[in-house]
Amino acid sequence: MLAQRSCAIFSKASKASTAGLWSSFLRNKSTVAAAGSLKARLAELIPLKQQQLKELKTNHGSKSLGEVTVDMAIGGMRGAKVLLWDTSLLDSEEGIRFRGYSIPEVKQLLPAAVEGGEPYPEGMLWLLMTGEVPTAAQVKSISEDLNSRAVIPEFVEELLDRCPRDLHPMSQLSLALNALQRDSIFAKAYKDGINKKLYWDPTFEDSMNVIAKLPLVAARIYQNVFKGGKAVPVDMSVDYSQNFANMLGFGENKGFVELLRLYLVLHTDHEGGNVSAHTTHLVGSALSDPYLSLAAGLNGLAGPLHGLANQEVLRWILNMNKSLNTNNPTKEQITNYCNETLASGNVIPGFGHAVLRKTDPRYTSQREFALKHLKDDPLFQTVSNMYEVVPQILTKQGKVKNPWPNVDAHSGCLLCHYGLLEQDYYTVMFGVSRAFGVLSQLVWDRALGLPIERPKSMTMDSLTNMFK
Ligand SMILES: CC(=O)SCCNC(=O)CCNC(=O)[C@H](O)C(C)(C)COP(=O)(O)OP(=O)(O)OC[C@H]1O[C@@H](n2cnc3c(N)ncnc32)[C@H](O)[C@@H]1OP(=O)(O)O
Ligand SMILES: O=C([O-])CC(=O)C(=O)O
Repeated sequence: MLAQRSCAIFSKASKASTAGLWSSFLRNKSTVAAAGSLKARLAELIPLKQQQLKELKTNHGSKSLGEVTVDMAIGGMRGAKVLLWDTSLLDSEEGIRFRGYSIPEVKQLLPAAVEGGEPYPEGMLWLLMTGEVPTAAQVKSISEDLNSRAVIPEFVEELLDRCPRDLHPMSQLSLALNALQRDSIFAKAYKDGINKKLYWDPTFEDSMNVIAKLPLVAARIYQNVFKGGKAVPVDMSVDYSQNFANMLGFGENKGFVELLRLYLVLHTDHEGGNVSAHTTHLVGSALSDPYLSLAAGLNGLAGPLHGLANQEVLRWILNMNKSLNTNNPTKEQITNYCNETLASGNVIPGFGHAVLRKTDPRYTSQREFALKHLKDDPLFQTVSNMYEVVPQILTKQGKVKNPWPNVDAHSGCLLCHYGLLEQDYYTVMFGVSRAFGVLSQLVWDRALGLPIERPKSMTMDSLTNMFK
């Protein structure tokens, strides 16, 4: 019935547009089946948000959000308020709020598989897309919808199977996304002349398809690179995280599945200015489809100052342990190793942040998970000891604006505990989660008709001359 309702909304919209394309799009059974209640809810919300944006422009369009300084132009635009991003907002002291909800609130409000356990990422997707807390039935409808979209074309499987094992898993993920783009509904609709008022619909379809296909792609990369290539198909009767865990080979381990749920929820979104979000948004603003936009964003996530830091943290800890020949270094040993890292001109991975000025609540949430499930794990003890010593060491340096740990300082030790030891893979899992946030916003970018992004750049000479 909801699917019918969404079709009705859509048919109405398509009358306004010219394209016979649209009726053929609607005739496509898989698309109609997929047009579940999430899409129907979005169709209801979009006119309201369009109106809000219109009023914002009319009433406040010419007001200033602050000064743009030369420091901002040189220093990575830190603090410049120049992006619209609705799915989450970051406070430098408090940390992230997803659609207004803090992490503890999200954990309390979103439906979970286990009583008192971790929320389903599907619920997070609903929240990010609509701003509303879903019911258990709505979460289930998302699991089913995603399962029904999950299959990947054979040529993409072959492409991944042919990748050399030493091609980084993040490069393989990006490659696969670019290849999956062959089936972009948005790209086809654009080619066929879709009315711009309808862009959000194929963007939504592509986004859901991408999110659905990511576990199969990601698991195939894991199995190929680290485990000899076993492929586990989607189980239509289970949720997204259970399926992903099954495909990775950890499905029997209920602790791992719960960790995966938490991991996928926490890494979804971190407002719009971080490299992966901003890149996805920027590339999408050229009307590149969700596959291309996300692939670009994930290429940014693969940088060691951004998402790759989670692999770097674990590598750093394991290198320290190896050089000290211990699994449980003392605080003094950790301090000395940190000082060596800094003296060699390297960063201590997992610490610092461009916006946060306190411990990342995503770190705290993972720490709470560790205290509940694995408090005696030696790696967790090292991570805890680092929490005690690294902030002081960084503060002593005098230049680090935030000495506290970020999300990446903790994730590796949790994954390791459950046997997912391959650090090079960690950012792929981050990428699967990040797709939820940046693609939800991309749907809204198109629904709100946001324009191509094109800030002004300056040369050093032009800046120097400006202030002569
Ligand atoms: C999911 C995420 O993306 S979370 C971030 C993951 N990245 C990491 O954990 C890598 C380690 N951390 C860092 O490199 C930085 O803190 C970043 C990239 C996260 C933020 O960078 P910035 O906003 O430029 O930080 P900040 O303004 O504090 O930098 C000032 C100086 O302190 C240094 N600094 C910042 N963090 C660290 C650190 N963890 N270790 C050593 N030095 C650091 C910077 O490199 C910079 O040095 P410079 O002036 O010689 O160039
Ligand atoms: O906000 C940032 O710049 C980096 C970050 O923590 C994220 O993207 O999750």
